[in-house]
Amino acid sequence: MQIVQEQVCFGGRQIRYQHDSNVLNCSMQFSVFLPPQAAAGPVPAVYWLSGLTCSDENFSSKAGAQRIAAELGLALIIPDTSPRGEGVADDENAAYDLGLGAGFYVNATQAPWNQHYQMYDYVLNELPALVEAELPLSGKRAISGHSMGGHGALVLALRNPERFVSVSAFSPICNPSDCPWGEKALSAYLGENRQMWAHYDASLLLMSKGSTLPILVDQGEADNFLAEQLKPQALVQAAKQANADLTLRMQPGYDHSYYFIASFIEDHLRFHAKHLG
Ligand SMILES: N[C@@H](CCC(=O)N[C@@H](CSC=O)C(=O)NCC(=O)O)C(=O)O
Repeated sequence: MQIVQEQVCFGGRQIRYQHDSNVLNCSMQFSVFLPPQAAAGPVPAVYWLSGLTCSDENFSSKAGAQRIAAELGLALIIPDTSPRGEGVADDENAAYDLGLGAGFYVNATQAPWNQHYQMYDYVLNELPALVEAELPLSGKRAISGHSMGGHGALVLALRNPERFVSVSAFSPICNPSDCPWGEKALSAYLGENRQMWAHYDASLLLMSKGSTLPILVDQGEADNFLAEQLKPQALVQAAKQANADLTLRMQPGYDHSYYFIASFIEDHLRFHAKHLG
């Protein structure tokens, strides 16, 4: 992996890398924040998955996470939200909620998407293997994300509890099998068999598998997408049934934006730091 940009930030390093991804079959960029403690030895990492229309740069530049990550000695690993580049399929109308910038953290099985759209394997396997081989990381991981990325974080953690010590999300798409964003993306990437969708639906996964992972979710009450797309009550219902350790905090007045994320990212990083030890 090659450095394409680097800045000093709160005594640590904010770095943007480029690499050739075998899993996605294209060149990718991702961002990393290494706290000052990484100069002395391996540190734990929080993976951050962004939402629709984002690249790795939205969280890096808008969330204000580096100050508290530097204090807590946490690395931040921030992948892109889809494969990119020449030859990578996009929605025919360049819609914001399918194709580029909208990989939904699934392994696509349907053409033309299955050529490159394997974001689940990329985030779960290829990216951690790469950064843990090249950077001073301890291999202890937590995961978080926003909206489509909150869905991705919950799904990755619920399906792979041995890989993550904790999971959190801002305004996640909690029940993608039952909302317009999810139905559009999952039918395109996975086909019409809804049994395949259940592998990528946090509420259905929690209901069927349960979980012992600590889960923190923040949701703005003034979020325009809340009722139609996000459906946190489906996750709460599943957690109740599964007796899972979910804390959902409804935050009055907050919307879906990065101002909301910036307001509560400190709580999420402290939550993960407690579990990362
Ligand atoms: N353009 C769309 C909405 C796009 C949007 O709000 N994207 C969010 C994530 S939504 C769920 O995954 C985002 O994070 N945008 C980037 C940012 O920097 O704010 C519309 O207008 O409806």
